[in-house]
Amino acid sequence: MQIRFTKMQGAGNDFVVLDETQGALGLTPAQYRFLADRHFGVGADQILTVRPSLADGIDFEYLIHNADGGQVQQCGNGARCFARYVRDKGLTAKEQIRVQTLAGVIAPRLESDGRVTVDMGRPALEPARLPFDTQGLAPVPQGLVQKWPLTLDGQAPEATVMIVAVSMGNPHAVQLVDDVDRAPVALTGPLIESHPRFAERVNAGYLQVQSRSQVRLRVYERGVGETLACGTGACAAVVAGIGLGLLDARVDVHTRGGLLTIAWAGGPDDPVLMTGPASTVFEGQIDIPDLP
Ligand SMILES: N[C@H](CCC[C@H](N)C(=O)O)C(=O)O
Repeated sequence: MQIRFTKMQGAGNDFVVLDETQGALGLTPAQYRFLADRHFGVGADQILTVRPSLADGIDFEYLIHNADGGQVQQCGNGARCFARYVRDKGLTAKEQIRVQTLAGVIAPRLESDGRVTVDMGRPALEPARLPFDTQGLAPVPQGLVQKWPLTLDGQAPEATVMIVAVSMGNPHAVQLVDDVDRAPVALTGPLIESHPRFAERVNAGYLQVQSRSQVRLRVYERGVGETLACGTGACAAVVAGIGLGLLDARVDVHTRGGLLTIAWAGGPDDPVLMTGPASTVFEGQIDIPDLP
């Protein structure tokens, strides 16, 4: 089956965007994996699908598949690219749209400076108390270490990592690190991603607080691996930092792929607002093999 696609990226998190406004393509998980494959397919962290919505007050539906072919609830960098795509393709003339995802409705808005701001909805903290006290820190048990026959730089890795579990519709486990460049992301990311504490697996965030308004972040993404940026990961990290009393209500998140700005007033009913870049890289078409 030959299909047309648009390759996009937001802060280096990259996507294949598919247009299903004229009808569903009916792709299988294996075909999503093929599209995401950087050697045999197009190559992307996620596949984003644009669908029309029949619901009142909702402009589009937004489907998200990770590179491993699994469908997930939310993708923040993808939401900005989604808004850029539907505007550039003439599918809407609106500056602000409302988009249905598995995690609920989000509202991306195109800014005059070319960036996109998305109301990502309310965060959920485990336990769902705001602002959470140290009980909000959930130690990932000793078992994490026993899986490692390796040592890092000659030292045994941390016996446990103290994480803060935050949901942006998709699950995140955020930990504080002194230096993101030295964080053992490749070593502990996969272990946290598949830790039994998270029934649906989890995105693992490594947060370095530089000041009350400036942080650095790396994320080992569920179903992908480390990406250059993670929008929902940036939201989750800022929510965790504010909840721990370390950050103000508006934070610049420096990722390896670029800058995201996150704002959250700190209340349980306050939405998290994310602002960042979104651009088209190229258009193309590709023959997708029949893969069950
Ligand atoms: N890997 C994530 C989905 C994509 C999130 C990320 N690309 C973003 O920008 O939010 C998950 O499995 O929940």
